[in-house]
Amino acid sequence: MSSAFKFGELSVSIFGESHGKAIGVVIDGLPGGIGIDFDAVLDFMARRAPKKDGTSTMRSEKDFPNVVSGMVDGVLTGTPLCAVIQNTDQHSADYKSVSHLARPGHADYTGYVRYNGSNDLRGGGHFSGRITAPLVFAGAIASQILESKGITTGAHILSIMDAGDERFDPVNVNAEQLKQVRSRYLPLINTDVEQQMRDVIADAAAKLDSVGGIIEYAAVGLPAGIGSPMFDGIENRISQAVFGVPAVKGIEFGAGFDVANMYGSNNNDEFCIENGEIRTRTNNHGGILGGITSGMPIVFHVAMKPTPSIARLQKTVDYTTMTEETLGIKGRHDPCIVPRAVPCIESAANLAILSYVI
Ligand SMILES: Cc1cc2nc3c(=O)[nH]c(=O)nc-3n(C[C@H](O)[C@H](O)[C@H](O)COP(=O)(O)O)c2cc1C
Ligand SMILES: C=C(O[C@@H]1CC(C(=O)O)=C[C@@H](OP(=O)(O)O)[C@H]1O)C(=O)O
Repeated sequence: MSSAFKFGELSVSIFGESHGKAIGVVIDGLPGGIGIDFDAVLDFMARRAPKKDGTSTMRSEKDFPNVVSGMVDGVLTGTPLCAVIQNTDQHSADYKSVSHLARPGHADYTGYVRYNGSNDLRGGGHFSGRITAPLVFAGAIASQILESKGITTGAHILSIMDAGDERFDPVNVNAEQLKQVRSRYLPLINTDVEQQMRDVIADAAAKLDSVGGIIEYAAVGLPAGIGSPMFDGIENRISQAVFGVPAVKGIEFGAGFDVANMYGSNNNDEFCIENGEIRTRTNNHGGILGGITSGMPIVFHVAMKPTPSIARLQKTVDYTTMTEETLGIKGRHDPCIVPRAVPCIESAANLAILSYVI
């Protein structure tokens, strides 16, 4: 199976290419009878869609999802939900002169080998970040179903190079804060750092370069006891889904890699009783113990790499002629993927969490 996952009863399958006619998603296993706020779906998807604000690709796409099955009069039928998004602003000529030159950091070469030279190279084909538009449609639906069950999720940009936002308080992060942060583009807790982040991105773009960053996600309202040990735990499903977002290179839950340098006495989260509920005083475990929710907020960080397609000249190879070449990439690329990737990460994680609660 490629570009699809099945977690329990929930399956999500994404299709299309960046410069093809359309892209889309089929979601199966959703509960019937849930009303969907379609305007809220569009708002969620608008957070990912390209914007002409200096941080994003200049490609102009509306990302409107045409629902072709699974929803009648705004209510989920419970049978496969399919949405199709037309591609409207392809500039395939940008890729013609470089079509067999492997873009360093992109999937042209690996895709060529994997698909016997038949992969669609225009705009990165099925490997393009464009394919996250249908993922975000699915994530928007997941977000509303989670919300109806009292589970709220959100993410923000934790850092882009040395421009850093505050972290979520892993113990006390709450639904109001998550809703507030995700309503912002750029999604930040401390909006004072917005200009610094924009400057870092603009500076990289001016140098014909790109930058990556870190996204922080949190989910609140999950009761204790959801998940499984070993291979089908919450961390497993979230990681599998999150790595479906192109340009993700790392994920850490709770205190993550920092645990390697802690004593047990620092890392352990002591249990306590608050208002009759079992909680922990700290949350280095990121809300997950043994693959199962503890009832504390789920918190994780994702490392996004800098956009591979940069305008600076780079050395590469033509994999059809077996010659070394110099590559100058043209086209309309994101100088930084991170702002538009925030709703993609939310979507992937929301679907993984949803798979346990439907
Ligand atoms: C929202 C989003 C936008 C992206 N925009 C670009 C882009 O404009 N140019 C580019 O080269 N890569 C872009 N990428 C990243 C590439 O698609 C990705 O690096 C490539 O497919 C290789 O996959 P990998 O980095 O996961 O190994 C984007 C990714 C996402 C999630
Ligand atoms: C179009 C989108 O992002 C695209 C992601 C992308 C890539 O290589 O990942 C490359 C660019 O596409 P193209 O060169 O085909 O115009 C971006 O514009 C989108 O996210 O909607």
